[in-house]
Amino acid sequence: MLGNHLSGTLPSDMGLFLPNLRGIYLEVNELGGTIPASICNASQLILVDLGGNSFSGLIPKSLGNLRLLQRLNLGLNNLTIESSELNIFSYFSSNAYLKNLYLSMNPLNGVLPNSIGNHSIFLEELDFTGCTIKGNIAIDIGNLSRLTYMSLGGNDLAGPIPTTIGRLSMLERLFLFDNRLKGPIPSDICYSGRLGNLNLAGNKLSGQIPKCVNNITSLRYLTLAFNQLTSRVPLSLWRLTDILVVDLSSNSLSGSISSSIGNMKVLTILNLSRNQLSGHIPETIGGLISLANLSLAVNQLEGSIPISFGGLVSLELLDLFGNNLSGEIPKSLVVLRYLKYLNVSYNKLRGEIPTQGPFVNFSAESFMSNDALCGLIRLNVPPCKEASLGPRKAIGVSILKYVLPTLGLTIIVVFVVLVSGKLHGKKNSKLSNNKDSMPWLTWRRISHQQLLQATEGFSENNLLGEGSFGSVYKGRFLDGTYVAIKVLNLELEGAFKSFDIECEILQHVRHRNLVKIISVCSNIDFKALVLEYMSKGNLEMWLYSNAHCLNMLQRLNIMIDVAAALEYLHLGYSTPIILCDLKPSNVLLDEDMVGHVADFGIAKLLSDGISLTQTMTMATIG
Ligand SMILES: Nc1ncnc2c1ncn2[C@@H]1O[C@H](COP(=O)(O)OP(=O)(O)OP(=O)(O)O)[C@@H](O)[C@H]1O
Repeated sequence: MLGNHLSGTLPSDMGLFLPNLRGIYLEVNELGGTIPASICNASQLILVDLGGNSFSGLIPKSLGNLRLLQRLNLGLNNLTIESSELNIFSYFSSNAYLKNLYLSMNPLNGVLPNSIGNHSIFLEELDFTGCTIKGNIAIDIGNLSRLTYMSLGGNDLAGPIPTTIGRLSMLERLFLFDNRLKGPIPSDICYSGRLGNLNLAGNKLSGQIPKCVNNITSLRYLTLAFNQLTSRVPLSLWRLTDILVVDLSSNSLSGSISSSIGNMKVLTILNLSRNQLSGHIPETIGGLISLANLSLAVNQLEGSIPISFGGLVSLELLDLFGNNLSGEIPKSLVVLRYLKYLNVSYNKLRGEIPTQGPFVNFSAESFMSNDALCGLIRLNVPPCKEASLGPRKAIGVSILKYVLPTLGLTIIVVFVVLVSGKLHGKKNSKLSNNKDSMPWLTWRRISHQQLLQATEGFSENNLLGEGSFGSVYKGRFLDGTYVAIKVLNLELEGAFKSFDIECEILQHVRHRNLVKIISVCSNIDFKALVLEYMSKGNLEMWLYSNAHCLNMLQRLNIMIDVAAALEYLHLGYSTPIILCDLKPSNVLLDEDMVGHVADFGIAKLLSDGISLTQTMTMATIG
């Protein structure tokens, strides 16, 4: 009965009359109350799956009596263990055959025992993500020789990663992210010959990346971000020719990027941002045809942006912000048809900003604070001098400048804009049907299960507010990102339409004063928008609640933010967007009190002066 809407509690005598029961599958329902201790009377149980519910209270110790139990999933509930029983494994020491133990996202408040390896030697999968576990990872962990998956991420573990981890020769996925682990990454990890996914991000790990890392030829995902790693990136790392994702961001790594990077032919994400990398960006990066995200931001890279970047045919995000890059932005980038995000701000670039291909959609934010970039006025750079335009263009510009009077020129420009606007409007019954400009290709994939996890099962504690078509919850993903999740109440008339409109508009618009969409989760009976989280709440609260106060400058800035957003919606896009519901509760404020306009559920897209999208709505028209 997995994945239904079953609610209520489990009968307290549940296990008494089911002597032959071998499996309980009740994962992802709305069940609550305590887990009845009588469950242990169903002594033939091999599998107990109660994850993703709202069970609370103590995990019954009697579960340890289920001697045949192989899989126990209690993840994503609100369960604890007895405060006298800090050792979480003591609960399961008699479950001799236990292979899969999932307790993630329960406030267990326990510790990992020193004798961890004496327990459960059959364990294959262990998930204690986000269980508020303290203590050190004991060296005995190396005895769990059958482990293929271990996640202790999002806990409060301290101390070093024991070298015995290298004895886990079957290990395929190791997640120790978001703890307080310190010391070096033990080179013994290179003996884990099956390791495919290693995530140690968000700790205090220091020293260097083990040189033997290239021995782990099975490695596909390597995430070491947000640590204190120093010294050069070992050359051996670039020899991992089958790796898909490398995230070493926010460390103190130095040295240059080896040209051997060109061997990583299947790499899709490379994030080396916020380190101290220097030297030139190797031309060989241009051969990485699967690369979708490349971030080298906030380093000390110099030289020019390689022309070979034009070969990064899958690139969606290119972040070179905050380096010492000089020379011109290569024209070769105009062929990158999937490029949706570009940031070359805070470098020493000069010359003309290309105007073709993806550059049509980039705004001034992509090019701020460089030495001498020039181009279109909307990019906040001076127009290019004729010399930099090449001889033919220069002649053309001269003719326009001297032959046509300014007024005539203006008329022509306005005419061209109007005609192209009309053509665009006719071609697109909605904002755009062009598959090549689908930003949702870059949206993070988020499942219903992840949303449940992020919001602790859409708990009331995380409710941010309620609107006309549903509720908005605060969520925190396992990587620490906060989001706002707008869950539509599909029973309300107009909710489907509101969802479609909001999706349609948010997926196309991009402006610093509009709330950004991160993803959508859409099934037949569940629809949610995952939005950037605005930590300072809505403007209505700031204006009318006694507990909040805005000074004049803040008020002025927020007014400018809202005006900039409206200007963009009305004029900045080929199809004007009329918000229809502008009110203080729809102006959200981020951590820096920057205003972001939200709620497009009843917005209208205008084309040829005709409203294409209209909704019956209960929300305020404003
Ligand atoms: N991205 C976000 N970050 C933080 N809080 C948010 C976010 N989105 C919405 N909220 C909060 O949730 C509340 C409800 O938002 P929602 O857009 O559903 O409805 P509303 O705009 O308040 O009402 P209506 O739908 O009637 O216009 C907002 O007022 C705001 O306080």
